[in-house]
Amino acid sequence: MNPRIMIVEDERIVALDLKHSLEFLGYTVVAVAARGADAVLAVAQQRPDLVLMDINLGEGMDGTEAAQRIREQSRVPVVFLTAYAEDKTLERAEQSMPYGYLLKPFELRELEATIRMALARRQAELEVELAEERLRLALDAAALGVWEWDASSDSFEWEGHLEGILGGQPRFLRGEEDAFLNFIHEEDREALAVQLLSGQSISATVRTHHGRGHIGWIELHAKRYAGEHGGGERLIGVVRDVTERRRNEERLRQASVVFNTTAEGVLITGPDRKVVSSNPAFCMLTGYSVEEAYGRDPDDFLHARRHSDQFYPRLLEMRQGYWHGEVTCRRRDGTLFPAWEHVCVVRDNPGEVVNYIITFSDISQIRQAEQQINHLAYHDALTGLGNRHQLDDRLEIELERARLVEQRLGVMFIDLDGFKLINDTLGHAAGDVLLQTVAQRMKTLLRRTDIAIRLGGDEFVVIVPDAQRIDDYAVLAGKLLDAIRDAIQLPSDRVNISASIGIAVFPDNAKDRHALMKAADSAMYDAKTHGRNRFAFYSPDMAERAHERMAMEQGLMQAIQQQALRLHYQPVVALESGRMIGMEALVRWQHPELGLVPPARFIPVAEESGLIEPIGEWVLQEACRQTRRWQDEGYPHIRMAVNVSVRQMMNDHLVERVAQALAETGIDPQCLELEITETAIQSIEHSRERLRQLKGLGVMIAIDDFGTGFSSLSLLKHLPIDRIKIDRSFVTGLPSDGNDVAITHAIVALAHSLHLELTAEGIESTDQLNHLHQLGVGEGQGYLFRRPEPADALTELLRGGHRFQAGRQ
Ligand SMILES: Nc1nc2c(ncn2[C@@H]2O[C@@H]3COP(=O)(O)O[C@H]4[C@@H](O)[C@H](n5cnc6c(=O)[nH]c(N)nc65)O[C@@H]4COP(=O)(O)O[C@H]3[C@H]2O)c(=O)[nH]1
Repeated sequence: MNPRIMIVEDERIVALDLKHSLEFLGYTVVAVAARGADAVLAVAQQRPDLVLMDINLGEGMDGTEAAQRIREQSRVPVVFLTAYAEDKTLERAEQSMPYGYLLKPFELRELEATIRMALARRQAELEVELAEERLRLALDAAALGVWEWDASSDSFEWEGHLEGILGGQPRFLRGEEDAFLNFIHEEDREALAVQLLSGQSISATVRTHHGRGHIGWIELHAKRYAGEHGGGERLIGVVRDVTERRRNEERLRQASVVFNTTAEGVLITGPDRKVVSSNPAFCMLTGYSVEEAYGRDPDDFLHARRHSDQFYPRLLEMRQGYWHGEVTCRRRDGTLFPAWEHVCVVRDNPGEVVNYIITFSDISQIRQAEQQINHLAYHDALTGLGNRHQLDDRLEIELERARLVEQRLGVMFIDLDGFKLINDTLGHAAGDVLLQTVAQRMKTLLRRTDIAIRLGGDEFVVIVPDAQRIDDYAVLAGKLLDAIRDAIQLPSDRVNISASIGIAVFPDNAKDRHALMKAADSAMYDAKTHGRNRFAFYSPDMAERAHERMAMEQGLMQAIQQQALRLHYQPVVALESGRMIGMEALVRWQHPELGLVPPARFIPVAEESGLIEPIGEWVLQEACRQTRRWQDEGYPHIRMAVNVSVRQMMNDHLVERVAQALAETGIDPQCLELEITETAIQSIEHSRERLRQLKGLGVMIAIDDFGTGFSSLSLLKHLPIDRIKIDRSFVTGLPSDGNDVAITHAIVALAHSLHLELTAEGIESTDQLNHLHQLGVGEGQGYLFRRPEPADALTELLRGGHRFQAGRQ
């Protein structure tokens, strides 16, 4: 194609002539403009290969300015045609960097030569521009920048894909390589500066300040070139922003550390779910080596149960692309363990599945801890039996079952007799051993379906489902009583304890859990009040009795307030002479309707409710006052025995109260004898100290009901005791019952060896009197001599100088 030329000439004739000449030379004239502005516009539209421009265009923009504009806009080469060549015009022309300058008039050959040279030059330029463009695009595609440092001028120049690193900086920094080095991270700057000045080629990866406080990475490669034509040494090379690559490498490094050091087992499978990689934790958790796991489907060797067929299709449909849950895994040795597993899908860019990542941790310990917590929540820590929570849950479940299958369900409420005392006296450690022993014995008697519960303290419950007959409950209760009653070896003592058991049966006695428990509780109470060491079935009148008990408690409270308590006295007789040497004060309740109520009916209620404390205090004071009256009447040696209950013994104010009663009445302390039951006196920690303080007041101490408690006799010798009272139950059998005789003999022998006084209780016959006297028992009381009576009646006896029957040898 012919080169396309545009003419800019304000003289029409000249322009036409030029057009003809050009066409004659074989060029195509694409436009003729007369004014500078028109020329600029026409070049933009026509895109000629060359412009022939007259410098002097008359009005408006002159040729040099138009050429300047054209150069800036489109880089179309311009050749000036002018009749002038003075310096001023030439200078102006020079500024627009024309491709030629023809002085009019010119020959056709001159015109052609100038045009051809200009076109050839432009062609050469275009090729350079193209090469540069190609290089620029290539650098861009490779994310590379080019940089050059000229040592002689100390100038730094860069271009290319460096916006991310050096963006905002001038592309050319002269005499300031520091300006470049300032982009380099402080820690790498020094080393790079040394390399720059070393005269060697450079190959380095350094950190940069990547803008907004971010750290970036660049990779620099440069070669040193000796200066040509006397120029200085230059360093030319490429620079690449490798921040993203370094970050990826870092992430990979971190991921690799995580993979190798995490405690979680990690398996990476291909899309076919065959293992391609496994980590050390996986090997440790399962016992498989990396090689053994390789190429296998985890469902075939790791999972105790395969994931279902729908598992993976569903996983792929899930938006979040992962699943987690509990699975059971199998170790290489076949053992199983619970694991918490994550399965995660990895997809490539188009979204194809490339991997599955399975991570799991062994949660056996968590499961064990859960079980332990569960066990603790439902079991009594001391005995290992179920606790109250278990009772609530299981009883409800068992009741539901019993309703469904229309069977009976028994609940036994078991309470140990006198446990509190053992606990208080022998210490909690001994109490714990006792409870554990009882629990153990219960367990061995129960069937697998029975449920044993410790409610707390010394209370136990046994749920007995599906008994064939009501009698079965009685048989079991009897066995439990026997087992509990067997002597129990505690760390320091051997003790006997009994239990009271209440039995309530569904549906006979109650229909729901609460009513059933209440009924069993009432039955237990009934067993307890009927003498302990026994069981009782619930009967509706028990509820009535419980009500009565409450009424009695209320009444007793009023009795104390309204001073309806009375004291009767039973004489204590010297068996040798029949002389009355003392009295035992015994309380009675003058009831408005019931008449004189004996202590056996209200003392247990008073003990239980705590009312025994004000009652005991009143008895003590009244007994001391009566002693004082008798002393004032001339019987100064009458000894007064007063019963002290367990609760009083426990009370820290007891010693103070006794001292007060003595002080108020002014009686000789030796005339007051405190009777403390054998079980109460065993309280080593408290009682020994308390007895010592009481003895310090000068009063006498007697052990009441001796032989009926759990005590170990050896303890007695460490206690400040003056007297043993042989319990009525042993005296009753004298002299015929061999057992009672043996026990009485033993007690007498013990008392003698410990130098203790002896009083026998409940002497009703002469035979008993004589037997005891012969044994060496010094004193006695009993119906044989006199029943307990009001003070007045005894005053009469005293006045009469009465002597009772004496014992015969
Ligand atoms: N069968 C029979 N019984 C005889 C005979 N001789 C005496 N007794 C009875 O035996 C009990 C002796 O009192 P205890 O063993 O201390 O037994 C007392 C004592 O443990 C308690 N008690 C009585 N008064 C008090 C008191 O003021 N405080 C405390 N804490 N308990 C008291 O109540 C229990 C019963 O007292 P009581 O009914 O007065 O019964 C008295 C007495 O009447 C006899 O020959 N044959």
